Amino acid sequence: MESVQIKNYGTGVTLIQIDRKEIRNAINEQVMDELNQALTLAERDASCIVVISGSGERAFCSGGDLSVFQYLKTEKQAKEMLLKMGAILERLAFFPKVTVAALNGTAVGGGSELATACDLRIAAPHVKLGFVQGELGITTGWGGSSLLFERVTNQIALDMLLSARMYSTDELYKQGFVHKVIYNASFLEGVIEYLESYFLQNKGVLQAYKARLLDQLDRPNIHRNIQNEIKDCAKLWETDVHHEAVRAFLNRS
Ligand SMILES: CC[C@@H](C(=O)O)C(=O)SCCNC(=O)CCNC(=O)[C@H](O)C(C)(C)COP(=O)(O)OP(=O)(O)OC[C@H]1O[C@@H](n2cnc3c(N)ncnc32)[C@H](O)[C@@H]1OP(=O)(O)O
Repeated sequence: MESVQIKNYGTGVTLIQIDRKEIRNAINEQVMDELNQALTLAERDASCIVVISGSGERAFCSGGDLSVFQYLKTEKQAKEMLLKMGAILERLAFFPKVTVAALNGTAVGGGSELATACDLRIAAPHVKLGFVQGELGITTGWGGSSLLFERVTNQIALDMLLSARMYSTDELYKQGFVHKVIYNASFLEGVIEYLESYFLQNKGVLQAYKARLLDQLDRPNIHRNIQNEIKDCAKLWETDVHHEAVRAFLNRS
């Protein structure tokens, strides 16, 4: 794989890391395919926890790769791309193993959606995270808002989505979106060390508690919500407001 790296930490953790530092770990079609492949490998290996992260210290993930997605002009073109990543986020949200987003840096747009799809979110102190899609004239379109309503209270979710602003680690922790802040010099080492208390337990314990978490989720309902979200986002995608906002980002100096 070229844009996604996989690393195993003993039999405890499989780390899946988006590796496009120079473009802040933005997601293009290749990353989508490789994330899917990585999840298949992680599902079959001996690990009991899957950690999703980005490479470097600056960004977890900057969402969809606007340098390529700017060429998706119509609702139909956008919907195809959104459905592809929406299926990956839904897969992650219902993954049989415990999933953790290790927020090593900034997460925006689809990057925040990716973090939301995981069961737990662990962050470095300098993280900023925002559902900035509103600034681009669109909504979340990968399932992120449907899943956000499952993760925090409706009021907090709505505030995060409507404000489209960036939140600090402190705020995210207070809101319960982030569950743990790691202050170690090596963030990832700190994350793995923290997760030791989980994976040193009998594997069956982790599997059973993850199954109880999944018992709480109404999958058909969440699936329907994600499809509605994709439909709405695809409609907004083809508007001039959206195309103009993307152009402005790509042409900023
Ligand atoms: C498509 C799905 C949709 C969804 O469903 O949610 C989305 O995800 S929409 C996309 C939302 N994402 C954005 O709007 C990201 C915009 N990026 C930023 O705001 C900033 O880049 C950052 C993520 C806050 C990082 O800031 P900083 O560390 O200061 O780096 P730069 O801004 O200088 O970026 C470095 C380099 O990377 C390019 N870049 C960053 N993000 C993207 C992106 N999402 N797509 C394409 N390219 C991106 C940026 O243009 C710079 O390139 P160069 O100028 O050529 O170095």
